[in-house]
Amino acid sequence: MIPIAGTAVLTAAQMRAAEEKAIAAGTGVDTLMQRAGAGVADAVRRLAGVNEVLVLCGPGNNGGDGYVAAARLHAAGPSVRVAASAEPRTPAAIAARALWTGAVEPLATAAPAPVVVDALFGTGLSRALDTDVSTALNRFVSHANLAIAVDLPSGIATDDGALLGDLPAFHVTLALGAAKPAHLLQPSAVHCGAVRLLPIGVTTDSDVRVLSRPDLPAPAIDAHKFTRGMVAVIRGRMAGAAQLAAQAAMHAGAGYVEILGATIPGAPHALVRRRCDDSALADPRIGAVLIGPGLGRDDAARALLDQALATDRPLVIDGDALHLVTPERLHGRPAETILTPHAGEFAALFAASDTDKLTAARAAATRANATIVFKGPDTVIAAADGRAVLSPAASSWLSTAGSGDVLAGAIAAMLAGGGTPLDAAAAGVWLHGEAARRLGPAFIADDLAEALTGARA
Ligand SMILES: NC(=O)C1=CN([C@@H]2O[C@H](COP(=O)(O)OP(=O)(O)OC[C@H]3O[C@@H](n4cnc5c(N)ncnc54)[C@H](OP(=O)(O)O)[C@@H]3O)[C@@H](O)[C@H]2O)[C@H](O)CC1
Ligand SMILES: [K+]
Repeated sequence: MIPIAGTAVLTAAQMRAAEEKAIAAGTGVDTLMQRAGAGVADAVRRLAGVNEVLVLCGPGNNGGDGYVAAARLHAAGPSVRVAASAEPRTPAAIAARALWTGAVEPLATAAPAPVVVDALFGTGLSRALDTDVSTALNRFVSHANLAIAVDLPSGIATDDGALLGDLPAFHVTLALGAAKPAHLLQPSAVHCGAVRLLPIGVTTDSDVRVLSRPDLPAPAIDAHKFTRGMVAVIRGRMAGAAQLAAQAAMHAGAGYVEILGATIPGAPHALVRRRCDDSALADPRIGAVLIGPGLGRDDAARALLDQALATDRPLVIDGDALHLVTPERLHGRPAETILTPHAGEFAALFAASDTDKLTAARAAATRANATIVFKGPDTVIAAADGRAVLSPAASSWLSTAGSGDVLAGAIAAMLAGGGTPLDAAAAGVWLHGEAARRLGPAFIADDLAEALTGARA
């Protein structure tokens, strides 16, 4: 049972392909199921202690994992019962069912237990749950102190995170072989609870990974302020937003941060101010220009955006600027571009899409030839080359004014520090989430910017 941070994220089809590769290389599906069931039993034993366990088994291989786990739990001592929604149908699940020598109760009439293990459906879910199944599942989970899902909570669509039925929230989900998009995308992620990976010896390659703590070493002994990264924040109509972003960039570790535009009264002394003109924007020491926080959407804002787009410096585009630009204008930029839209800004820039967030973000990244940080409770970071990073939900207290400005500043600092746009965006998202975690409840964006220093530590 290991954390999923940094691990590969596979769709149902990719997982099946990985499984088939393992089978072709000589590891049979029964062996994989034994590994999965043994891993589940071990995890349940550790989490459930001596409490009675009820394992719910479905007709496919997810159910097969459940039978293996139940048999192993029984052999190890804790009191176990099994309830099934249907007879097993796959050869591996039929063989696993034969290992369980106790009774198999009907789902509708089985009594609840303090610990429930859901092995009804996994990556093979093909349609919405029948009402009698979802009613039973809700009944068992509501009576349990601990609800554990095998691979995925039953009723969740593996690839897009949709809820196919009225399903309860689990405390723990044990991802088999690899994390799936549904473990990270909403609305499903919130139903998974804590997600832990159970490796089953299948090789899992993917362009998509789970966000992990970035490797951000302290500056080298011979570092100076410009080698640490210089960030230029373009000031628009609302000076406070630009200042927050600039402070975030400083606290995230940039060596030199300047505001381009009119003086901001009371700004920190460390924040340098220059006029926003072409020569300031052409400064070759600039590692990232940030435009958007508090920019406004008027003609003056458009003129500033034109200036920013004309530079050959890496660019982070946030907030209002996302309403003024088009993907086509970004496509030919000579330097890296990172866009940080929330759902409304994303829809304004790329038009509403009916695909899932991961697919939408990847398509947008290709279209704009930019790295997209599609923000929200399930932030997706997508690069133009197809790679993507999925962030587990961070603190819900991040839903506060100025939070996005702080994130944009943190990302600009990471980009100026020399990371690739994907790594810089991921590092910024991680620092932002970690700063929020450290602050706890009801912080304000000013606190968040300062807390980036601690998050970096
Ligand atoms: N990937 C691996 O390396 C391994 C995965 N394991 C486990 O296997 C499952 C996936 O198993 P699979 O058999 O493909 O699928 P499921 O068990 O999730 O369910 C498929 C059966 O359920 C029926 N079904 C689907 N949706 C519904 C529904 N809403 N209501 C009722 N029945 C449903 C489906 O019937 P069809 O009519 O659609 O054919 C199937 O009968 C994975 O999640 C892991 O837990 C292996 O154990 C190890 C290797
Ligand atoms: K399940």
